[in-house]
Amino acid sequence: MNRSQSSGSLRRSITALPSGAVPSGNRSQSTNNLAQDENEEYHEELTVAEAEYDDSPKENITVVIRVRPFLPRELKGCQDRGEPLISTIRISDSRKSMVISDSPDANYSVGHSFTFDHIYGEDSRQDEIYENHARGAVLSVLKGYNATLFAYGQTGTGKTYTMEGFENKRELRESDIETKGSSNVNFLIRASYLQIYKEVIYDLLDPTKTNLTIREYKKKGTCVEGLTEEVVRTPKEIYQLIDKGRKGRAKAPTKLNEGSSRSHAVFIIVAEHLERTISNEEDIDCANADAITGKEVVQEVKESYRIGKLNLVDLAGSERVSVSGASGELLEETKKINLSLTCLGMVISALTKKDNYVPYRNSKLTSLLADSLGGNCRTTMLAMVSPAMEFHGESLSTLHFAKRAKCIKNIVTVNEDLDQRALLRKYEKELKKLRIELSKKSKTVVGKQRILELEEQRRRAEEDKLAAIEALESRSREFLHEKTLKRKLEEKIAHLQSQLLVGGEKIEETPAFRKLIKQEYERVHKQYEKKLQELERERQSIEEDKAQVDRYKQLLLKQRDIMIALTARLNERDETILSLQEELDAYDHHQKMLEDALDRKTAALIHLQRVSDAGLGTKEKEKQALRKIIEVKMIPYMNSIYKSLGVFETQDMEEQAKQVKKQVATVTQLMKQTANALSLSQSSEERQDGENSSFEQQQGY
Ligand SMILES: Nc1ncnc2c1ncn2[C@@H]1O[C@H](COP(=O)(O)OP(=O)(O)OP(=O)(O)O)[C@@H](O)[C@H]1O
Repeated sequence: MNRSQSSGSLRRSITALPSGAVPSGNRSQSTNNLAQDENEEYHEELTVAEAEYDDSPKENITVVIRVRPFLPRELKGCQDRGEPLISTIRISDSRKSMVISDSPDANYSVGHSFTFDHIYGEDSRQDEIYENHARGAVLSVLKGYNATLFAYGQTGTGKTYTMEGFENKRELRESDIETKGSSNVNFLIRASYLQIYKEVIYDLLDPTKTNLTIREYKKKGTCVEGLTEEVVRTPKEIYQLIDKGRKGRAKAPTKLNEGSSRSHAVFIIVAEHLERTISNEEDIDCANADAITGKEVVQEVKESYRIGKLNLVDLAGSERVSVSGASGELLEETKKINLSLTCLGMVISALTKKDNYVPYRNSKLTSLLADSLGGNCRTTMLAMVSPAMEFHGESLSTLHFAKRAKCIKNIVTVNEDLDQRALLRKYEKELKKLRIELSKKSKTVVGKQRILELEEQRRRAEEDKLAAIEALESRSREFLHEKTLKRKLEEKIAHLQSQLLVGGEKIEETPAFRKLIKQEYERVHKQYEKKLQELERERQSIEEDKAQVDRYKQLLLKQRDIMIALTARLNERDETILSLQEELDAYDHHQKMLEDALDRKTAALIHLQRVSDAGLGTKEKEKQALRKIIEVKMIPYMNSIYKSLGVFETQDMEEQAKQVKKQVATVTQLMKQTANALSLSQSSEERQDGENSSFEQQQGY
């Protein structure tokens, strides 16, 4: 198969997802109108797909079987061996029951019968499996439920084929995606992709992230710490993630499958759903607009968060080492795959027996699937089988496994408002915080604006003051100039008076002249007095202005200093917050390191415990049984032989009997020693291939 072309069922399941980050309010009206007809058809389809799930919280795991067609390799094998091509499986017309038989003459009356939710034959199509099972799961995730689809089966039976499938190039229905939301519903979709390879979790979206740990949260269920989560808005973005992750998945050719998956892969989609209802039924957009502008929102807005998680699990297939011929690295991988599938079997068995203890933590796979098996999840198991006679044993084992899984009951509830760490909630909170910050910042900007204004006023006052001083100085200069002029004028008058003569007498000595001079002098004096008074008034007013400007300037400087001090205190507080945050991060980091170390120790302990239990289980029991036989049966038997050799008729017989008695005594002694040694000895042998044989026992090989 050309895997790079594949994107079938899994891809199709994604087309039902809504456009996460694109608020439906952004869509143009014309798009909505165009999509109207398609919507009606779509909603009809939704009802059919959703009908698969009723509303009762307790539901059994849905188990579906898919029988794949004979592969060219199997057809050729039959031909080479000269065997007729007989399918081991016969499916009833209802597609709900089946018989598997290894009768060489296709006699199904001697086979094993099974009943499941649905059985798909060799002619089944990818799209019908998607429509009947995957779509309902996807839609219920959008409503806030958890759902898991996992493919189980022997290697080469079509797990990856079904989960990835081949693409018959169906158009993506973008309209499906966008019309799912309404004006008051927001979706946020994020996706992750991981693989469990040899009991180590790898991030398929970021190859640098390896050895990730699983965390269990009481309300949220299991999560992988540090796993990359990418927010996706369109099916195309999801496909890109699938393609990116698939490239990193561990695959290798084996005898039974050219492209055998050597790891369990889990593609996780988390859909967060936020619905807003406004109490007085005002338009939500008004509330949003008010929140943005910082205006107080009067309406009561109720927000309901839901989070649904979809796990798409493609398990690695079990295989018999004797058939697959694995060796070296392949053998190591096979052992780990078989071991984790054994753990899965043990979990299913404990759940069906309603044991108090379910060993989820025995493997990474079961830890990760804890919610899906017996928890809050709508789970569908797709069990794959081959119709070939050579794999009759493996197919039968898969069907028994699937039958046990069918008995598991999950309690399915909507995850409503339970995850305070939901990304959508975080985004919404962040948005609110930013809006508040924005309004605060606007206020701070106003404050800054005020400082600038004050500064401008101060500058202007300074300029006014300088101008006033200049004016004062110029007035003073003028005044002095006038004074000098006056003095000069007086001197000139005096000089002229001394020169002039009237009628033989000096003119200044005539009474008329004196009167005139006096009058002139008084006029000029008055004029200067007036001018001087004016100048003095002007000077005083300028002095007052100058004092007023000084006071104003002092006030402005004080205000500016207060503002600067407040800003400095705010900056200090920000720095304290930053340093506290750094400390907090350092503590978080340290705590994570401690938790990781604890997890590694716990895993090592569990491993040692298993190895020790498995070793003790069989060998010790055998030794105890042997000791019992020696003590209870053989030693008393030897004693009775010894006693029966008591009396003999002839000397010869007596002699021989003595010899025999001696030998019997020696053998008895040896047996006692052996029994003692068995009871004392502790098994020191290491268990070889224990895990493998226990798996094969469990699988009924
Ligand atoms: N329904 C089917 N129709 C046609 N071919 C199929 C079908 N199912 C599986 N195949 C073919 O069978 C082969 C094995 O399939 P696939 O790799 O999906 O098996 P698998 O169960 O995932 O194996 P493994 O566990 O080794 O990874 C592939 O070549 C695939 O194309």
